[in-house]
Amino acid sequence: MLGMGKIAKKVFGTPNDRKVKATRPIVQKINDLEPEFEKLSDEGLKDKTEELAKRAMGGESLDAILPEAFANCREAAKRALGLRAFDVQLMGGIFMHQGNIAEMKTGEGKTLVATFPAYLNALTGKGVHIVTVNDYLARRDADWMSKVYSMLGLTTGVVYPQQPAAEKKAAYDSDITYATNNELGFDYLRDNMKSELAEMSQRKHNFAIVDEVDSILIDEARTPLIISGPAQDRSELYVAIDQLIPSLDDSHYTKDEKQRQVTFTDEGNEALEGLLHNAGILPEDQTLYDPESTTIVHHVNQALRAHKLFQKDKDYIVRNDEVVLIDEFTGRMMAGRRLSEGLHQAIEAKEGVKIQPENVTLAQVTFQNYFRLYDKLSGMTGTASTEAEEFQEIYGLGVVEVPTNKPIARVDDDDAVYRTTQEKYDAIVETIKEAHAKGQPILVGTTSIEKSELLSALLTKADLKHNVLNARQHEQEAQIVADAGKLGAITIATNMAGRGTDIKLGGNVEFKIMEAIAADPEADPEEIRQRIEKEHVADEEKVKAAGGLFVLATERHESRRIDNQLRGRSGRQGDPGRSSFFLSLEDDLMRIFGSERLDKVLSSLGMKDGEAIVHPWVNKSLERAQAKVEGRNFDMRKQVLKFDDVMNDQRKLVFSQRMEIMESKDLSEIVNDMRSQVIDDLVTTYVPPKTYADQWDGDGLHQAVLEGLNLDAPVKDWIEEEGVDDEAIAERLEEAADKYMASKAAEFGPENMRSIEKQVLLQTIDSKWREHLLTLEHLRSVVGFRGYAQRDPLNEYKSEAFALFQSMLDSLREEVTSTLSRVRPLTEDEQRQQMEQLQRQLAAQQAAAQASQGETPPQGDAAAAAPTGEAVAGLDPNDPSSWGDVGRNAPCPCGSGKKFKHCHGALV
Ligand SMILES: Nc1ncnc2c1ncn2[C@@H]1O[C@H](COP(=O)(O)OP(=O)(O)OP(=O)(O)O)[C@@H](O)[C@H]1O
Repeated sequence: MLGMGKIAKKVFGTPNDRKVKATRPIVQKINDLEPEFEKLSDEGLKDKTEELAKRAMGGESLDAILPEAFANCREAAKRALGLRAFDVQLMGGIFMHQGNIAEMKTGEGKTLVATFPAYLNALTGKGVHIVTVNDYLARRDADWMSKVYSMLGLTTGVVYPQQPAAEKKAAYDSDITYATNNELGFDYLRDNMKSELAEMSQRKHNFAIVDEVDSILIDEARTPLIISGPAQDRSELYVAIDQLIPSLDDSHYTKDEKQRQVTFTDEGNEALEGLLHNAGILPEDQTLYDPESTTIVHHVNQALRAHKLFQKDKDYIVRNDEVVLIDEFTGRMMAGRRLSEGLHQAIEAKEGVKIQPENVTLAQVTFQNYFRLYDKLSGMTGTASTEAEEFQEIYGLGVVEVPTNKPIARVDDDDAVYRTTQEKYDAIVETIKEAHAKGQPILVGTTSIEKSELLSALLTKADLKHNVLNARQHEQEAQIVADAGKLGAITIATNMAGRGTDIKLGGNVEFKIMEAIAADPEADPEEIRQRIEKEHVADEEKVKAAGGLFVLATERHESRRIDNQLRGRSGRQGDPGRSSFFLSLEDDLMRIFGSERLDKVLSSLGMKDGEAIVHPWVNKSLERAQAKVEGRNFDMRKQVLKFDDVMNDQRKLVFSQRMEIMESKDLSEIVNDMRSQVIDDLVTTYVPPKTYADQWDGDGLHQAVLEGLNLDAPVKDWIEEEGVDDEAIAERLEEAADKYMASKAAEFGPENMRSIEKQVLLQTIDSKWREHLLTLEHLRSVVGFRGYAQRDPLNEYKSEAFALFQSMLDSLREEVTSTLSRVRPLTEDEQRQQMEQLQRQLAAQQAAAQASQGETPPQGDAAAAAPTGEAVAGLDPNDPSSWGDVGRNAPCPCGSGKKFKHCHGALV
């Protein structure tokens, strides 16, 4: 019987149906234009672009231009690639232009779909970014689709890591730019560390089309992109704080072994405050609860953890003046691995060994916040609808399921649940054997590299030839995955491996042709092509007869979306296919959810060894469990985002101010304003209220003026003359300071002075912002502890972060003012010294560059961090002690392909 909901859907259609229906008339219009555009010459297509661009820039809406633009693009793709876009592809393009995510199944031709909204939106001349998950795909898609764009008279660029600056800038200046999410994010951060406008590579963020949008905006959303570098030396602080901890007793803190947490009690906080005051670490007039105390509180917490949670010879050992961690499970030493956020340094201080410098964040942004910079965002993927709520809530992106070009013919089996892992694997090997015997190609999906390897060993034992892919080599893997549809092929792949590559039944005909030509260089390539194409059709038929691609999954993932991705690799463009999930009660997901009930059901059925339960009910209950986990993960991401938003608002402010400074030719007004604010602050702080005037000798202000403004003004005399009148004193101080600065400007020449002002402003902003980032990091860990005092950590974080930002701005003004008042031309001696130092640096850099030649260039954030001396190149993947300090988000040097923090750095 149909429920009310289902009946309503039948009668009125789903909201998705209605969206699809609404685009049909637009598609019809494009189809109607086809004969007219077919008649245009190649030159005519370019002329059309020019005409449309003129209209777009003249203010006509892109929606109005869409049908002609899409018709023009379709025609260009026909001529350049020999592909005529299907109606559903146009539909996907329309949805993306409207700022949605187009959910289109595998093999529906998303790469081509993207050209439509890209072309239309590039007509305004503001640039369009097409975002891919790896560099190989960025280049492949750009190579392929640039033929269409150039037929239309538009330029295409590709951005990649380590690209020469001029080339990168040209790529960003192109009409359409292909790039990975990583490189885009890093370029954005790097741009905001530049001191000249001309050195910046990106333009304003106009429109982005994100391919595999779910993996970028959901799976990777929580991982920030980080550019890091060495921090200033804080050894003294670590040692000073360390010495206080032994004076604390049990009443001063509580310890939770299970959570590995120690927290100060109220009593502890009080005692600590006294100790910190006595030791001169915390200024007398400052309490532990002042935002300015964040860094100290953070380090005190770390010192407490170092003493109370980390035991020598159990958690770590001391060897050669170093603290070496011990793996809690294996008991092995983990040389080279370091705990983060100053914890390792705190242990070093406790053990009295040399304190190694820590690495700190110089700039950071999450993908969530990077992609929210775009005026318009859109995406495409095979799997988005299970996360539709998140896309809407976080990014304002709707998800529209685009119908497939041909009906899906794949058969999705119900899950088979075995009692034990062993029984499951036995059944998998048996099933593979059967399918292989009839020539059916099989793609086996696993959740980890270890499991791939285990399965590979089992297949080898069973004498079954196969390929294994671990998402390490994008380019090679793309080729192997493309061949996973060959007759009788067996391919084991982790979720990530070869993504974005289409698996065609019978294999990839282009690869086959290339191979055949390479094997027989003498023969006529055209003949070879014709022969192989014919053979390929026969191969394809054989594979279809064998049932098409068989996707065999060995576990269910936490998220339904990842499972759907795997399933969706089979059954492209109406091909036959099959998907099947093999599970066991010992799988992670099953152990955590619902296995008890299942266990009962299984035993009540009186199952024999090796038997499985297969029932739609099992699928449903698993999907419910997955939905629960998805919801929990979403909540976690939302929470992280809320914290991140605070920093993001501040970053946007700082970056936009920075931008204004870079764009401006004359900053004298800004620095003058800063100076008068500093003077006002000084005067209000140091000129006392009238009632105390006679007790005051005026030294405070005098001192402040000397230090802050480097200006020897007769403040004391003025106070004698004027009395303690803030305004009058401030006015006289300002006059004197203006005169002093004017004489300085005359000394340098006004033009030089303007450029000095700019440099000082930018450098001071950068250094203050970096310090602030570090303080925010500390604040985040500190408010975690505050949670115990019944306060809401997020609110605490927000208000303190705001106060810290204010105080950063105050100290920025002071530093700019005082630095500028101190600048003076270099003496000849100093100039010579500076020159020599520069030469030495250059020589050292060259030597270092030679030493690392021949190494793989570092990737991602490791690349960004490389200039700061992080060990990346020249390390031994099998010897963690050679790794040095690895960035948390850098690829793990062991070569697993995972991020360091998810692999050897998991404890950190
Ligand atoms: N209109 C078309 N007519 C014929 N073939 C097409 C058309 N559009 C795309 N194709 C072909 O479909 C194949 C799949 O294209 P593409 O790799 O873009 O698919 P996809 O949707 O991105 O798949 P995946 O989910 O694997 O990324 C390509 O070989 C392409 O040449």
